[in-house]
Amino acid sequence: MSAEALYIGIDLGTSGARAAVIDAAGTLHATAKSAMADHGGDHRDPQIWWAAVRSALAAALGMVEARAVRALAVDGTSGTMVGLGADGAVIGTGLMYNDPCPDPAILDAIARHAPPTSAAHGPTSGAARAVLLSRRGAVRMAHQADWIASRLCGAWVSDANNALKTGYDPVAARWPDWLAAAGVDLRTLPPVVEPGTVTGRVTPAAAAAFGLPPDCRVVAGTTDGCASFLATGAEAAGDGVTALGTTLTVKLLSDRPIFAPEYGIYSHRFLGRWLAGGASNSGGAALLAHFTAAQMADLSPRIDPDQDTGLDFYPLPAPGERFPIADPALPSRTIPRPADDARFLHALFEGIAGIEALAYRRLAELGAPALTSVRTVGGGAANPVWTRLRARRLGVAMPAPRSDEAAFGTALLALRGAA
Ligand SMILES: Nc1ncnc2c1ncn2[C@@H]1O[C@H](COP(=O)(O)OP(=O)(O)O)[C@@H](O)[C@H]1O
Ligand SMILES: O=C(CO)[C@H](O)[C@H](O)COP(=O)(O)O
Repeated sequence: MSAEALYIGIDLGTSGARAAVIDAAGTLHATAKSAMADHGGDHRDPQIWWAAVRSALAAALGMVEARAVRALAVDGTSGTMVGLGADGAVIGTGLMYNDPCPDPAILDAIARHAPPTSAAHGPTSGAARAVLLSRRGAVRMAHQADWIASRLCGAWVSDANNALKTGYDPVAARWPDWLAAAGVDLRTLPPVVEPGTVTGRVTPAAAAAFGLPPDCRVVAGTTDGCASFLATGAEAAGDGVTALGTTLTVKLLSDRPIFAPEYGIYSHRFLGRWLAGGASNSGGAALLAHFTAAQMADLSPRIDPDQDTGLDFYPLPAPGERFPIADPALPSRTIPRPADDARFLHALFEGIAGIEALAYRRLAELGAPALTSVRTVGGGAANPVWTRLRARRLGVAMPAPRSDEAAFGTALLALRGAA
């Protein structure tokens, strides 16, 4: 009897790689992770990304029947890029998703030529990274997920989600002409397909290294943010997902795209629909500026989430906000600080809940479907007091996510692609 078919998702996050193995019913069979710090630690070095992926993938495959794997897909941090030479070898280190462009002239050119709705605007523009990589001598560039997938299947191809912040137009489904006018050499940009499209099969070398079957398919992946959304099980227009990690990100499944750079809002084309949303600088880092995780756990039971403090905070880890208010100078507002620490934490939770509610409101004002549910992932999701407080403000159902692992979402993408 042949072994049950399996599908693998590989997630490359900020600090390391994870792999998740599922079957055709979406049941999880194995997960494994590997920290970049265990491989030398330079999170900009693509060889470190690959070492972390290799180790997580090998560990996950060690727990299952590797020869039963039918397909795999990769997600990566959105906007992280690497330059490649004529021989396909990596040139230098990667440019990370949050590395600001050091040359204002590049950003000016993008600002002049990109349509106002493009996701390529701003100091961390992916299009600016493409120009910087060309200056380093790159003749091709790859997003982080594309490059990892290319290690496994040899193809140079990207997906519409990873390409979005580099300037890809997901509505027209092409690299737009304005990129050339802004200084990007279009020949250096990879071909782009929809996430979930089969892009090839594993190379003989990858099959041998990991014990995969030679006909194992490689499926175009996505960004870590979109993968996290898919993992939660949210699937209807109006379903929202909030990630309460270091930052606060909000995504809403929509039947139409919403682009509003003036509020930091962009939309990913995703499985025939749109994932509209953005990322706020508020979130866990703004909490850690005042309390440790242990202190938050100790203080939270003293907070009554059904009462309001009457304080109006906008907690940020440093001045500057991206979404739902885009203002690079927006100051953090956490005064007057109550003498009681539990009351202070209560007001911080309320402030972040207010930003989250404003984020969903903005999306609705701009034409997104009405919010019907919010699933939550990230470190803050485990705090029941905060969840209750948020539920009062959001006023919608807050179902538990099916999974909060981006790798699981990417495994679902591999499954869809192979079906
Ligand atoms: N008890 C708690 N209540 C609320 N938030 C918490 C608690 N413990 C930790 N956090 C927050 O969780 C965040 C980490 O979440 P995580 O999803 O691991 O972040 P990352 O974005 O780095 O993956 C921290 O920034 C911290 O503020
Ligand atoms: O900050 C990030 C790094 O973990 C994420 O990549 C980003 O917030 C998600 O972006 P996208 O909405 O394009 O998936």
